[in-house]
Amino acid sequence: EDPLANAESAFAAFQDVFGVTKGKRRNHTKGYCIEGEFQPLDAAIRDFSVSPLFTGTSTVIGRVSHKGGNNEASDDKFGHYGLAMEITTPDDDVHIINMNTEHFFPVATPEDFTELMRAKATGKEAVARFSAKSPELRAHKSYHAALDKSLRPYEGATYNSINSFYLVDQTGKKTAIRFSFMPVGEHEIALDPTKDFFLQNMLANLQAGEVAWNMVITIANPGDPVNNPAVPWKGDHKRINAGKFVVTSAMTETDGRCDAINYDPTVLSQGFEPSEDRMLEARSLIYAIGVGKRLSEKE
Ligand code: HEM
Repeated sequence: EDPLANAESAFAAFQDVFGVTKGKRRNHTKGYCIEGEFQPLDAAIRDFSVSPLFTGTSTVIGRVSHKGGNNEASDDKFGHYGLAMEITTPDDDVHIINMNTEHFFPVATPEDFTELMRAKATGKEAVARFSAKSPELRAHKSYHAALDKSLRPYEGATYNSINSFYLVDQTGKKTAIRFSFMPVGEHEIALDPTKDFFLQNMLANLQAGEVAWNMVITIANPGDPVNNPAVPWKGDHKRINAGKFVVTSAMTETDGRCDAINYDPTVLSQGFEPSEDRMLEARSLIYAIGVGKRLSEKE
């Protein structure tokens, strides 16, 4: 199937599974805007990449969200989240980062993902049939079921790139990476949990101190799968604490500037390149369909 037809089909399946909240994202529907700065940390990363992210302070318009298409998702129950950032570097290069709190993807290819979403739209038995032939989905399910399910706020969660990217140095040499944004300090539940308390909780944590994440970059070992987001990289790796995203303010989507942004993970600054992971192209196509649809639904 061609990539665009697959993207259309995946998008349609999302709408069948989650329904449509007019004018809103079809996945990661509930969320709010955050703004702040991205600051370079360990200069060791500059041996691998010429990205302006690692030489000066950049500005960020970000969005935190609940995974899934439910605009009424509960803040007071454990869930998986997303963290998206549009980073503008000092030389006006734009770099998008878009992650979630899962550790790896449930399937290996965009076509498998569309098939899984279609099965979810069809019903439990269709999902069971898909699962029976998908060792990746079964591994994903059992791994994530075993994770700690205690409630944590957006600012207390670790977000992962899932897909692989390349760093590019000044000679053009490419190094495969994955990365995570890990919370700096303890950001816990500061208020009595209610269905919609996450924005207030972050504002309370901002007032009490710093809300920030470190960008920890994992350098691939030889043989690590770059093109398959369903396979975690195992064993010891070189990790570089390359930068820090410091949040300075948080606000609703209505008050903020994140709502119209297309967080397309293939929009990268100089010094980065997308990997051969085909999920990246699929995400780029699907998010373009999404932003067009939801913006056209606004008055
Ligand atoms: C082929 C696989 C995927 C599909 C089909 C898909 C689908 C979607 C769709 C339809 C949206 C809404 C876009 C919009 O209306 O603007 C979305 C948003 C999002 N996706 Fe994906 N996604 C995929 C993979 C991933 C992966 C691997 C991650 C994390 C690493 C991820 C993280 C997010 C986040 C955080 C958002 C919300 C961004 C924001 O706040 O605007 N997605 N996705």
